[in-house]
Amino acid sequence: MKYAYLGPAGTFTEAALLQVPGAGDCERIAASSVNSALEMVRLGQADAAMVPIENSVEGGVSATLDAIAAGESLQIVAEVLVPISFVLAVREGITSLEQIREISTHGHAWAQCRHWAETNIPAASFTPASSTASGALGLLDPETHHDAAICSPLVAKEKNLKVLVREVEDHAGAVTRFILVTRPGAIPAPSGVDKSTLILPLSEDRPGALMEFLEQFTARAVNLSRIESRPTGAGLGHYFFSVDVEGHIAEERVSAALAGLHRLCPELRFLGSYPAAQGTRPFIDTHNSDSAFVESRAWVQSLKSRL
Ligand SMILES: O=C(O)C(=O)C[C@]1(C(=O)O)C=C[C@@H](O)C=C1
Repeated sequence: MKYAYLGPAGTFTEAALLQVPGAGDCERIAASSVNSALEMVRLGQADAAMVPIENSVEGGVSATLDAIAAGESLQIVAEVLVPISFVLAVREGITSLEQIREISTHGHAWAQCRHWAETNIPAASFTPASSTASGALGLLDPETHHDAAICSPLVAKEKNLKVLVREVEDHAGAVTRFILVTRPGAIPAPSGVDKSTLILPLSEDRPGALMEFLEQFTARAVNLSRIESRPTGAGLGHYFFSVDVEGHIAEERVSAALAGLHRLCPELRFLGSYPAAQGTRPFIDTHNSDSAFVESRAWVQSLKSRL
């Protein structure tokens, strides 16, 4: 297996990838962006890519949500959670917060530490980096200008960087969710606690259009664990919905909801069913059980056999 991930080495994304059984012993390709990691999978240069999708404080990672919603279809086969805590690492010679003029980090990391930075280093400006690790590595590069980087404690330790402050995040206990993405293929077998991810383009802007989508889930007791709207890029007011539901396509109630959605929106994109990283087995009423669906279909079929 060849794995691509948002690099360079030392990102939280690499930490997520290393949680995948066996990935530590496989070839790992550090990509410079989420888009290029996913493109490597589409082009067959990597078998799978690990990318961030959602943070418990800052929300969805737009680069990932947009890249998997468009282009050649991909499939999510696993998700991984990583607890997030940041340190403020500084360039050689910096000994106090007052000396810091410029901080670099990934935009999502900055959003999780902005309040701390604005309170403690109000004069410092923010320079976006392609990842927390690349901001950290910049501190060793004389060509870059930033004096400080917000990064993981691990990359600071591995690169021997001086850490001025630990735990600079605004909310303790943050978690980022990462997804492992492959080309479409075999769907992982149901584990009992699963998720399915869908992209629903809202092609018609009219009252009740979103409600019609949601009714497909409600009628079959399929719980949504995430729903986000993203602009399609076609102009103001044009959106698609990125949705995670609790359940596996192998379950009758989930596949029935998908069939209903497909009737409403044939352009719907199914991004996979895969084991949820946390959660409990959903409670399913008798009338929404697999056997109830099978039995009711057989009943209708028996009536239709008299046609
Ligand atoms: O820059 C990194 O280290 C990443 O892996 C990216 C990323 C993200 O996109 O959210 C991952 C986890 C943290 O929330 C901050 C940055």
